[in-house]
Amino acid sequence: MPIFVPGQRWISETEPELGLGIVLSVENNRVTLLFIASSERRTYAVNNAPLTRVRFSKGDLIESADGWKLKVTEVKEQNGLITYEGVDEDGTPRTLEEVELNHFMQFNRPQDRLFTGQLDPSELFRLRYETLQKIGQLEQSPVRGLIGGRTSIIPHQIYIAHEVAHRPSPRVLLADEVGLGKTIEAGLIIHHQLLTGRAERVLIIVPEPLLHQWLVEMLRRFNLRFALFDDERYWQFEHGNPFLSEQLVLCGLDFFMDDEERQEAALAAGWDMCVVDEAHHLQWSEQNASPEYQFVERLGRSVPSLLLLTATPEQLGKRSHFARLRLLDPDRFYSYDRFQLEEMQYESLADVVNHLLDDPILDRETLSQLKSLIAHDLAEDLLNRLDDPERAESARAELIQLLLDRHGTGRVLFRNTRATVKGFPGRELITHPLPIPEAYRRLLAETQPEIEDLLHPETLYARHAKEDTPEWWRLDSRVEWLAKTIKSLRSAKVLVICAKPQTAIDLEEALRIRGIRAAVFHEKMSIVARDRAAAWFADAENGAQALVCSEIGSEGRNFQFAHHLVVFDLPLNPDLLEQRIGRLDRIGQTETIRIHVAYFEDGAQGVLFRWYDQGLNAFSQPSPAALPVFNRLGSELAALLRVPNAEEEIRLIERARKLAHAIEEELHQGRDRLLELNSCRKDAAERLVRLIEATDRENDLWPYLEDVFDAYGVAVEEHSDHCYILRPGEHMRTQFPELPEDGVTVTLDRGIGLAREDMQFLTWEHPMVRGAMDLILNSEHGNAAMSLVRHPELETGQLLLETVYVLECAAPKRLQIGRFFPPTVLRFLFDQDGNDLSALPFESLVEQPRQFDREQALELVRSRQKLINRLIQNAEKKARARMPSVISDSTKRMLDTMTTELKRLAALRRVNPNVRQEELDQLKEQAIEMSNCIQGAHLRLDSVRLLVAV
Ligand SMILES: Nc1ncnc2c1ncn2[C@@H]1O[C@H](COP(=O)(O)OP(=O)(O)OP(=O)(O)O)[C@@H](O)[C@H]1O
Repeated sequence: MPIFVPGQRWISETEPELGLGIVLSVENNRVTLLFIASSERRTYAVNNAPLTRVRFSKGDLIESADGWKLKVTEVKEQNGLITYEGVDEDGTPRTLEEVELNHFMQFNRPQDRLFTGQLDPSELFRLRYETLQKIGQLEQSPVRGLIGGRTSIIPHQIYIAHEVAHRPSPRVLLADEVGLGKTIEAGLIIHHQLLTGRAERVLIIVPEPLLHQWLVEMLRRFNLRFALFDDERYWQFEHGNPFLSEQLVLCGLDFFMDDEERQEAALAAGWDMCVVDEAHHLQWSEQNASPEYQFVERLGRSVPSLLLLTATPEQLGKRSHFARLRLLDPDRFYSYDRFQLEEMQYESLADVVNHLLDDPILDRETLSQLKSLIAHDLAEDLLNRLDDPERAESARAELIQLLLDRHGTGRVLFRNTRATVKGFPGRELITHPLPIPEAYRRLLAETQPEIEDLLHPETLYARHAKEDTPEWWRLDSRVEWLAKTIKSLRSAKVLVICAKPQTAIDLEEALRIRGIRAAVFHEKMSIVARDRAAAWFADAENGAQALVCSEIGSEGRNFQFAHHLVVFDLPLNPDLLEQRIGRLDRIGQTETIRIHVAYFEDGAQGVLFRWYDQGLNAFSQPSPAALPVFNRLGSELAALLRVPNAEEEIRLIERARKLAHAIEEELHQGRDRLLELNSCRKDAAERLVRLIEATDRENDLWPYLEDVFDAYGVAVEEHSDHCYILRPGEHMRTQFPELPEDGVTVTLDRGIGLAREDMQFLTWEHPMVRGAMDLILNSEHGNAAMSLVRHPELETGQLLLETVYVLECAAPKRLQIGRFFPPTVLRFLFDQDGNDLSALPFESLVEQPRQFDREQALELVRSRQKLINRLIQNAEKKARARMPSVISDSTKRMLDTMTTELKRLAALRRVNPNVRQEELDQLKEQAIEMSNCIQGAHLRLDSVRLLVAV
């Protein structure tokens, strides 16, 4: 039984965070301690107090309550109290009574805990080591950040996410064709940036109808909890900047418009990343930049990372498209004229790139083309490397990257198409030409209709309606046809899209009267009402059969569970038509899409239908030529819509067809080929997919988690194959991350995770798993242990010390030093004679179930304290010896990256006067700063284990 004397210093084994305790009194077999650092008092039974006596040894450096330090040379004990003798920092001999020791001393360093007998079970040491190892592995994994999403692994998405997420501050335009998964790509990138600490504060801005969809997608697919900011939420804040109250914020674009104060608040809120969906709405021209554009432009300047998403980047004009590219990379996209000039050279550029990709030897002509293309690019070394068989392959890859970036479509633009992604179900066009109602014919003849009126005569009719005239939908034959069509489809879901919100409202009423369960969805409804309507439509059993949407209302929404689309009226802009079809024709669509189009055969609607069908072939697949053809022949089309003429129409449609064909050919040879190469390299994408699939198959997560759950007292119950129910156990040590009181069902299988959204899909990147790893490493759990082990090369009784060091580099967050210097784990094993046995793998030391008795253990540690200290010094020496090579490797990696960046900027500066010298200087300074941080990397002893061989 320990003997307690008032004035002695002890620490609590169960609550080491209390600091150094002092014995106040010992009475009736009870001892009372005061922990001055935490102002706590504790009383224990003397015979089983969970306390460890603090006793320093010769050579230790200790601190007094007054703050001076003593190097101990002698330890004396009298009447149960210790006096330390030694010298202070000035070399003056002094003594320190134990009662005068610093009350705030912490004993959570591994060696402190070992010497004070705070030993953890060996399993915790193992768990700690495995956690460190795994974190190192995960940090190095090329697919880090991309495995944790509840998503199918789709090559083009993974390629883009990988390519973009690894840039230090990504600024890109995600412009895949409609429905190919831009939201998912953005989610993967955000997930990666948050997980790797490259971003902490993210703002997503989307059109209001998409708020809920984004909120849900981020949560259910990526476990990211965005806070939705609307008027109500915003007004709750009376003081301070509301945006500072959350790290992840989702807002509608309209939320900012007409409200300068909100814009200023958002601009002042210090985001790391900003995402803007449906970015084609950011209209720009030299004379008139839209308020939306101006706002995002200001945001873009203040935020390091910017993701813009649009399926139809040129919908509001090529200049707007260019303006958005400039917003992302002003150094590369500085002149519209030059941008256009470059476009003209895309074909020959693509030709050179193709040769670089395919030809084992470059012919003279290609070489000279290549030389002239990169004349200003500071890339002579790459050209020289082409002749070196060892380095030619990497030189080719770098040259292709350089050509795409500096002369092609640029590294900021990603666009995948159905033609390259493949595997989408087909489309079937079902047409319903109708005669134009007499009332419309008369009205159009009597007025001077605009094209809008010609295409939407119901709006003209409504404008001229008198009190006693019937509503338009009572006489419009399309409405009758619509009702019949929907009824004939019985229970199949039908999405109806028309241009105007009022048309959608009227149609819903018309359908309701005819007994059809239809919901309506348009921009004039509140967000809640819209989401309710969409949910009612999505409900497979009791939901609405039809959803009538306006153009803007339907943009970006996921309706692929429906297979029938009714195009109630045709838009003039072909991108809008593609957006409409894209509601159904998107990833996840399982059937052929039936596109029903009704139109009035005589007149503008008929002309427009034939233009789309025969001229642009726009119903069967998206055509990259549709918009350019419309831009070139649009005025002639408009004339024909005003005054239809059969012969003229045939001629115009023929011209459109030929032009579309020619443009498609040209784009195919030039721009699209470059875009394709930039947007998804098949081999690289497949490599990444294979890596993710291999990670999914590795099966090392569950065994690890079982150990964690066991160590922390989480109860596990089998649910079914690969699925488990987790609950707080009776002996749970501490609050376990992401584990609700009433438990949670989890799966480790991606297929099940995709199908069963009621289960959590656990991966190494799931918040519960990351939380568990943090729990282990942020505490001292397992940092000091003692084990009996068996190994054929060890002799019974042999004493060994296992030490685990972590080599870390501290740097300001903005430098993202982890890219070049992830924490490095170094493990050493020495025996009592100082022999280095580190080559014996961790797993080969077989632990014996017999544990040390605590008193025995403490005695062994104390009696061997000198030896242990010496072995720790040996290990530290070894660890230090490894530091230079780790430091020089990461310095080299950093310098290679920064040099490429510097060269790029310098080359751009030669052609673009807007690239400022300061930008180059900044990059150089950054490189120097990073180099200093890397040089200052430090070693930390993470854990120790004393081993006795048996
Ligand atoms: N990898 C994936 N795994 C599972 N579902 C996916 C995946 N990629 C996309 N989807 C689903 O496919 C649909 C289309 O994806 P998403 O909304 O990201 O496309 P988009 O390109 O943003 O569309 P739009 O052009 O209409 O804005 C969504 O329902 C999405 O959940």
